[in-house]
Amino acid sequence: MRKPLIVGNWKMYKTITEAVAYVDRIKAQLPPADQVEVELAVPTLFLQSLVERTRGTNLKIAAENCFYQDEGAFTGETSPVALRELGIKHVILGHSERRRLFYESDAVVNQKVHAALQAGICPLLCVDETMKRQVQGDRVQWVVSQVLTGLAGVTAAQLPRVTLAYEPSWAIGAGKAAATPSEANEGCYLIRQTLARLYGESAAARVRILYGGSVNQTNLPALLAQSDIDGVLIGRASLDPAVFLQMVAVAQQIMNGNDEGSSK
Ligand SMILES: O=C[C@H](O)COP(=O)(O)O
Repeated sequence: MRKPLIVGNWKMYKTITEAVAYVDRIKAQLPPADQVEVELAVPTLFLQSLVERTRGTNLKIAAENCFYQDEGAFTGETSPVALRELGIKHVILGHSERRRLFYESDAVVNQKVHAALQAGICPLLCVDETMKRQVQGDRVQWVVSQVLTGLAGVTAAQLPRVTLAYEPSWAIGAGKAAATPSEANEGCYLIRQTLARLYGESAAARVRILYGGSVNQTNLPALLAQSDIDGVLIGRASLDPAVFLQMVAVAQQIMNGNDEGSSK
């Protein structure tokens, strides 16, 4: 069974003072990890402090990015080995903002996936979809090719350490409308089908696939009820601790419902 995973992605918001206050407010109020896993991806500056403050709780701190080399003359970059030493277990890679604003190619994202796995960190690989949703043929091509290139060379033994996220950029950010639950599920299903082609049906069925793009308290229940959506990657709505806590509580309720009959 795929346990729900709720990830808040703070992007480049908050100061360390705000970050500490947020984490101290929510860390003791989360459900147990065997019901729903909860992570916050935060700016690199806050990682050490927040990892220390959340030790022993069900709030895991993730990185928003890392570089594809362990060390070297790469000014401003973050080593995956250094992240691992801090106790970081997950890193977001290939977010559409990294692809669009920092020109990260599929090949670079793939290098980062390998570097993270090598360093002992689990990648959360984002699959973007820049095309308009009406262009179905292009949509399939975009999503499938990003999975194929992002995971090139990743072995079946490594796959269980990988999480994917379907994050259509047409649904991300202020002023955008989320994908409908069925559109979001189609994207996640497409990713799972591609994994099945690469690694077989049963391996693909065990991988968690998240949806991200304008997730909020209102659309969360319908998204989590979809067959191939195992959690969400939340941007803006994760910035308010009260809202984030409520969204985690919704995921927990749905999980309890699933115990009574869902096959996810
Ligand atoms: O990583 C999160 C996604 O970019 C979604 O952001 P958003 O919820 O603000 O649309």
